[in-house]
Amino acid sequence: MTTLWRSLACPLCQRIRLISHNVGYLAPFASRRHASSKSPENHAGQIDMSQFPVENIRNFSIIAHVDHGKSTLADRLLEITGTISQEASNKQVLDKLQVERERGITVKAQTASMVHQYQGKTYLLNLIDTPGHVDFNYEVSRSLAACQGVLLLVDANQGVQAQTVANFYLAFEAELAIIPVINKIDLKQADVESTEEQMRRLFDFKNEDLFKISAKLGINCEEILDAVIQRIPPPKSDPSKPWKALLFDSTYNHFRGAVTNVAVIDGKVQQGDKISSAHNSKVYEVQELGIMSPDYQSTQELHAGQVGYLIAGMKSIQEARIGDTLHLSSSPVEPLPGFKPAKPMVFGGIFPMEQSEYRDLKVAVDRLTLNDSSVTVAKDSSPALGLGFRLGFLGLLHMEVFNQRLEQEYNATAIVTTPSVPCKARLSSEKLIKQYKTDEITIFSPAEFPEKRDVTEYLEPIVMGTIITPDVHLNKIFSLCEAKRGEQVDFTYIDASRVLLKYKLPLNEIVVDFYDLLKSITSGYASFDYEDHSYEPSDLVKLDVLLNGQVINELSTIVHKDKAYPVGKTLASKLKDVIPRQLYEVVIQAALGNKVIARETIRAYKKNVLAKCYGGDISRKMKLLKRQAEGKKRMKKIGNVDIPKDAFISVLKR
Ligand SMILES: Nc1nc2c(ncn2[C@@H]2O[C@H](COP(=O)(O)OP(=O)(O)OP(=O)(O)O)[C@@H](O)[C@H]2O)c(=O)[nH]1
Repeated sequence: MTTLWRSLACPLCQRIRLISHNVGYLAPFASRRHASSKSPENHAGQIDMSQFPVENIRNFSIIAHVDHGKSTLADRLLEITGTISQEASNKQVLDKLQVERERGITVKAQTASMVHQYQGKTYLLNLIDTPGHVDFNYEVSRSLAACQGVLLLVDANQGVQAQTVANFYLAFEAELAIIPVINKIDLKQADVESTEEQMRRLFDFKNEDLFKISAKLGINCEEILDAVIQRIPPPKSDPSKPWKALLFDSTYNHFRGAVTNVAVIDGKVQQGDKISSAHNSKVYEVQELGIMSPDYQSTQELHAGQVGYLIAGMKSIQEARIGDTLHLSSSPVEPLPGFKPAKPMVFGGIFPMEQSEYRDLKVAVDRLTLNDSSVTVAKDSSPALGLGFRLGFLGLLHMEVFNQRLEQEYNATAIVTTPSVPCKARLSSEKLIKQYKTDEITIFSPAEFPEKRDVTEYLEPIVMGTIITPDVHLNKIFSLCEAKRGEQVDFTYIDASRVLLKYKLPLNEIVVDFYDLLKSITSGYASFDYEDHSYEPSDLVKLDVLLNGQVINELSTIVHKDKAYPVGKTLASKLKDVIPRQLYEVVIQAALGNKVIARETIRAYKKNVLAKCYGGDISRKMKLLKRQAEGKKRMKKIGNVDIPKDAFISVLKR
């Protein structure tokens, strides 16, 4: 969260903020529009939040399938309201994380407040931009709890896609007002008519309800703001009740502790108030609060119905629990229901490169999970990698992004083991039943996989997948789903040429490359989304990976019996590619019990790095040795083999 660090940590900003607190005058909101978070006028005054009574507040999210234009529309709305300037550099301003900028995807929901004049009245609009990828769906469901309505965006070129359907139902079930918007009408290939038909058939929208816009060119975007005011109700908040707020997100700041995002349900809160939470009776003093516009803008107060940030010296994940209810410590309130915990789909071990870095890694994981509460954390240990953690993620992309954020935002380099999905085993062995105190266990990693003789059956997680595709690709999709052990449960035409398919699929089969394969066989035209379904009996086996004869559990995997051979072969050959040559030969084997099913050999590396440096150029020698040492730092010695830290994830990718 570099922007946050910059604005909160910068001494100049701190000073300006202090001055602005003391000045306490009412700066007109629209006069302080800015182009970047660096501009000091960000903090040049404070907004009087009491000028926005509940009936003049609208809280809404933009939801859509990946890349349908959420962040671009957010930019346009911020520009139209003068919240940001129209500079070319002001693109996707709500994608603030380095990982979002690098990958071009939103992974974190972001809030931005803006002001809009409508029929002579001034409205405060709080917008939450959400991620589109299924792995970050928890961000969407949490954001919706702070909203009364959504803009459901659909790309006119692609039409309704799998995440459009999933997101529609999230909003529908939360009983939010839904404004359907067809985007990218400027594109030559835009098929607005078919998109309209899909939205009518699938979601029952009427033609007159639909907005047709180009977020990129700003066509018809201003009307969206009016529609937000007309069609989305104000929050159901009571200013006369004691202060009560939903803590719906939080971020760790090195200097200030937890910076929480709150939706004020009732009453008002101001600097200096003493507050507590429903889960933690500790008393905190509100040090700073304000709104995101889109950067941090401190205010004196936050009132009923408003969405903003609040800093109160909370230090840890336990103190700033997402979903918690905040209240004045003198006036406890009935807690809000909070959020359903996220259900992890993929587990991976995460270990420090050196055991001495365990504590630092723990701190980094704690702080990042404050910002990403969909990750579950449990302690773990491995003979090869020492003490670490077992983390649960919503998908493989989520796991990669978490790992990247650990490195980029917390400077923590860690080894992430081969991801696995949690299977189950029904035990027959009395000894194991006694040991586990249950006859059905969940297996999170290959090391825990019980032997076949000790179980009556294994079970694997099954998901319900939704695929939306042009019908010309159906045959290829049927073959792919069959190869992935899928079972078709629904087939519906959503317009003249596009089909919605529902498949029951083993999670293990889709977690790694299903989406990529689907995209490649349909030239990118099919989309996919899935939700948790059930556990079903399955013929599972543990596929061991051995390096120089030693089983490496961290590289082993659990697969369906029919997939063991191809997966074993791929694993061994991938490892051959990713493990560099060493001073001795490395034999890689994949085995089912004692039966070796694949073998590869990495020949010994005889060359001395300094061999070419005979003669006395000491600086060149030092450079070569340094480069070699840096390479080593990113390796982990397991047994007697140096393994690059990314090998564990990369071997699974095909
Ligand atoms: N031609 C055209 N391109 C658009 C329009 N809106 C967005 N785009 C482009 O579509 C791509 C994706 O836009 P984003 O705003 O990042 O989409 P998103 O939905 O926020 O993406 P995620 O957050 O990753 O799901 C970008 O290249 C945009 O420039 C539009 O109205 N017309």
